[in-house]
Amino acid sequence: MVRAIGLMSGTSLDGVDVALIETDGERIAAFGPVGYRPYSESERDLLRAALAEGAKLNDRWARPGVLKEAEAFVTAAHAEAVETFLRDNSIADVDIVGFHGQTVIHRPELRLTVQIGDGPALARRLKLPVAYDFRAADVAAGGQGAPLVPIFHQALARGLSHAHPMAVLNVGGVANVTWVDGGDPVACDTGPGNALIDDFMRARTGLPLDRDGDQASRGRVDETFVARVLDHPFFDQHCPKSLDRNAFAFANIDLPGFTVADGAATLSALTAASVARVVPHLPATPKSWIVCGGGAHNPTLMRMLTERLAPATVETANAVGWSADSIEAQAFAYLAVRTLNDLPITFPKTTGAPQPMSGGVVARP
Ligand SMILES: Nc1ncnc2c1ncn2[C@@H]1O[C@H](COP(=O)(O)OP(=O)(O)OP(=O)(O)O)[C@@H](O)[C@H]1O
Ligand SMILES: CC(=O)N[C@H]1[C@@H]2OC[C@@H](O2)[C@@H](O)[C@@H]1O[C@H](C)C(=O)O
Repeated sequence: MVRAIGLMSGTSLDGVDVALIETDGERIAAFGPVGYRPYSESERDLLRAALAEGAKLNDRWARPGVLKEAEAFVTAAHAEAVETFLRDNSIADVDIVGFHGQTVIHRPELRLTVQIGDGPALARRLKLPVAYDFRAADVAAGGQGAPLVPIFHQALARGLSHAHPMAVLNVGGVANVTWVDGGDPVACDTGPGNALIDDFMRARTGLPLDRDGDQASRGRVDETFVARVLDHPFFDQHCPKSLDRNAFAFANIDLPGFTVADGAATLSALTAASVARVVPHLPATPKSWIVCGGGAHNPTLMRMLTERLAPATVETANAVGWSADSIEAQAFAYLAVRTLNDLPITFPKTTGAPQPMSGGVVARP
């Protein structure tokens, strides 16, 4: 078994998740501790500037403008996150680190996906092998390059006795689903997760999120707005499909004329409705849904998902003994070991890769 640390900095720009697992890249032998290194407001500003600059990229190796500084910051923040994690948990023996980096542009239709973060520099600083750049090979081969977590969701699901088919839903900045029925997983991004809600709250109140869905719980959903956004051709496409964080900028999510509560309720309903909208694209309707990612902490969103996915059951990852906040970091530990062992990480039905494909690059110190 390999002891692997996984690191994820997602589209929400909230911080770096850290997790340790023991695995051979197939079976999960043990879950270790988890950690988190939040970004400060000024660090988030730097990452937001990097996303704005990233949107203009057409060369995946170029680092114009603020991207050079942002990449050095991302590498340093991840190094700090691992060093603190190892110290806090008195861990000395780690075999590999899986480093996702920060996505600054994701345009698979242009065969372009860029995660900033310097894998070789992280390996040198940590004195550990680092697997990184997990999406590039898939996108170069014509795949979507996302989502990558389905093979890990499937490994997790093997430990449950839930009725199949089941679905694992990750509600991060963007949301993605893995459909599990014993055979190969089927997966895709479903639409917005928390990113639009966060952006709206920040613009209207200066707060980074609608904590516990409090505003949304008091608002009225504008179903006409939800239906209008769901008219976007993305929602008619079959799986696999993936999204850039800024894909919904067209939706005018400032929602002028909406109160804060009505806006938060409407954008939360949009997330739930876009998840329900994916069901006809899956091979069969899931009987149960397990929700992970930050959205699992939002009771209003969980209620909306339960209503819109009925009669299927909807429960949080924590409720089934997983760690809602750490699944993506655990997944990148798992993927790092698969990369090390040359096992495929993407599949025709998860990213549209032409065949099961390995991915990721290993940097040694
Ligand atoms: N208590 C809470 N109430 C409401 N929303 C919450 C709560 N806790 C977390 N969230 C939401 O979850 C977000 C963080 O989610 P997560 O950590 O899964 O994102 P991520 O790692 O950036 O995701 P991804 O890579 O999947 O896009 C926050 O920005 C916030 O919107
Ligand atoms: C390009 C990119 O970074 N995509 C993220 C994003 O955040 C959620 C969703 O969109 C998912 O497709 C992906 O992350 C997870 C970790 C994945 O690849 O499975």
